[in-house]
Amino acid sequence: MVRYNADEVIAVKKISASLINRVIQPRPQESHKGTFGRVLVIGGNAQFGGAAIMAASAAVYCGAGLVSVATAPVNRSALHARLPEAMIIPYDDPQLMALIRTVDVVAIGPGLGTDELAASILSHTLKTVKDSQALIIDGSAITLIAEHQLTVSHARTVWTPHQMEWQRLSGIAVRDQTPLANQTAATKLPGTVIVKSHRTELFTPTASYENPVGTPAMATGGMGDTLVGMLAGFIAQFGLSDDVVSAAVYAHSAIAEELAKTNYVVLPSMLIQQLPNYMQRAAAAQV
Ligand SMILES: NC(=O)C1=CN([C@@H]2O[C@H](COP(=O)(O)OP(=O)(O)OC[C@H]3O[C@@H](n4cnc5c(N)ncnc54)[C@H](O)[C@@H]3O)[C@@H](O)[C@H]2O)[C@@H](O)CC1
Ligand SMILES: Nc1ncnc2c1ncn2[C@@H]1O[C@H](COP(=O)(O)OP(=O)(O)O)[C@@H](O)[C@H]1O
Ligand SMILES: [Mg+2]
Repeated sequence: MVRYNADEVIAVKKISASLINRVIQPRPQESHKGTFGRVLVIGGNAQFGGAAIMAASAAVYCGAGLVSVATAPVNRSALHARLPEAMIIPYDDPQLMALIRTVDVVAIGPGLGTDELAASILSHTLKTVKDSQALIIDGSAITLIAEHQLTVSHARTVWTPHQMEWQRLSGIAVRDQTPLANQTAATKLPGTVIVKSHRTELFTPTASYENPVGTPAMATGGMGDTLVGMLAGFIAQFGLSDDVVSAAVYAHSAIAEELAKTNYVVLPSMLIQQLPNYMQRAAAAQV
């Protein structure tokens, strides 16, 4: 589709429903947990522990093979009780950098906070991530990068700012965030930028996309943390590409739309619960 505004023309493709069936594939018989990728979520300070739990839960429930969480030590019991499938390491443990090198996808930022410890964990992580790994940068990590003017040069990066975080990172005020302005700013960053709003936009190095689904029932804390976990789980299983990232964004909103038919608000935990069923229907080409 080509969208015409007063002073701009930008080619924006709408993500299509059929992409879901192309990306989400039946699991091969000859497989084991290692086949479906390793994810590490780094986030959740003492105040925002739930953010890391929601992100890790979404990664587990959409099928990532192994999920670890680096978080504030105070979150240990809650995480274990809520998500026994996940492994845990305190985010200030010196072993964290060694763990980072062993995973396929690192997702940093949900609930990380913006204090000195968070900034130090972020800058060490940015230095440690290898070229072959995918890196998702969300929430507090985006705010920190903007505040401290940190340079990110990792090509396999997926950024997930909401409009206020995008304002901090790009310098474009929310009211001025037109597709052209967003695309221009996104090309200055490595990787893919997902600008989240009621109609989320994706800017990859080669194309721009719009997510045609979504509902105000999603406007509740933790919904973006859930998207981070889905992106991580999708990339861990299906690789990093425009299609895979777009499919995760689409599926997140499509599941919420289904739930919103009978629910006034869709909580992240409700969406996460639906993931295994949705993935199965998608793999069987029933969505
Ligand atoms: N249960 C938890 O532990 C939660 C932790 N969270 C974490 O809390 C930290 C701070 O993130 P927040 O996003 O709350 O705070 P921010 O200060 O980064 O952004 C929130 C502000 O941005 C405004 N805004 C403007 N356009 C927006 C848009 N399109 N979408 C969302 N907000 C928009 C909101 O009205 C609000 O005033 C992050 O690390 C985040 O991951 C949040 O995910 C909420 C839930
Ligand atoms: N009114 C809406 N319509 C469609 N999607 C929405 C709406 N409000 C929020 N969302 C989606 O919910 C998510 C919110 O992300 P974010 O603000 O980062 O949440 P949090 O940080 O609380 O987890 C994004 O994917 C956004 O597109
Ligand atoms: Mg967020």
